[in-house]
Amino acid sequence: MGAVNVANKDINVSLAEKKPRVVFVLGGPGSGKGTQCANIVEHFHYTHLSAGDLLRAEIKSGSENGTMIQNMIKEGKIVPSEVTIKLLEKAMLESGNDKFLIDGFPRNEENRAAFEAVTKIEPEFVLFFNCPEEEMEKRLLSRNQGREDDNIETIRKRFKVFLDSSLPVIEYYKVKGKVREIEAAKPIGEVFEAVKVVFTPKAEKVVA
Ligand SMILES: Nc1ncnc2c1ncn2[C@@H]1O[C@H](COP(=O)(O)OP(=O)(O)O)[C@@H](O)[C@H]1O
Ligand SMILES: Nc1ccn([C@@H]2O[C@H](COP(=O)(O)OP(=O)(O)O)[C@@H](O)[C@H]2O)c(=O)n1
Ligand SMILES: [Mg+2]
Repeated sequence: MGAVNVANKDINVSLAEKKPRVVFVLGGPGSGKGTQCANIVEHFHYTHLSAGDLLRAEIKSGSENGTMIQNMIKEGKIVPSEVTIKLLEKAMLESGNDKFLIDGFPRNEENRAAFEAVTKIEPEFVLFFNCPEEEMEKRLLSRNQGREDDNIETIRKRFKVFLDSSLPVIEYYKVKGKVREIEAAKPIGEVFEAVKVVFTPKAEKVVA
């Protein structure tokens, strides 16, 4: 029945052969990753894969991992890489596209190293939405998507996980010259103007 039921080994081989282009989209909770990814999809024809959305869909599907995932999300903790990577791989294969925005992943060193080891994919670059906590907190508290983790107690835990575990991943890619940093505490349209510059090929940026 298609990619969903094939063995992981086959999924890995198949992905490695396809050599998809990947951009990691990172930033604190509420920095605007999902919002900007929707704009990028429209203009640049990437497929958007949000690790958080895939994990929430997995809970809804009644999977055997559902309760574990739900508990981790409620606590703002990072789900073991094995689970998240499997979901990302399936979604990549099923999409049929060859370029992806992977949003909210890798969120820690374990995520990063495991994805690289399993898929052999290196990101083209990392889009990093830099936003002050105060602004992110305000946005999360008015997001109104009925998410169990958008309450002040879990938000504080997520901010701590971001600082302790996710920022070091961004630092890792900074050293490699792969981070494209965007000031995210501006209106959505202004943030997207800066994003567009990152995605527009260099030759097209030159003004005659
Ligand atoms: N630049 C912005 N200015 C104000 N609000 C924003 C901006 N970008 C996103 N939002 C709002 O903030 C909330 C969080 O945005 P979202 O894209 O879900 O962030 P993330 O995926 O990084 O958590 C949403 O309600 C969204 O509509
Ligand atoms: N790579 C990831 C991404 C998300 N998650 C979990 O999913 C939650 C929500 O992630 P998300 O990316 O949807 O959250 P936002 O940053 O968009 O607000 C995180 O706080 C983690 O508990 C994870 O465990 N591993
Ligand atoms: Mg999001």
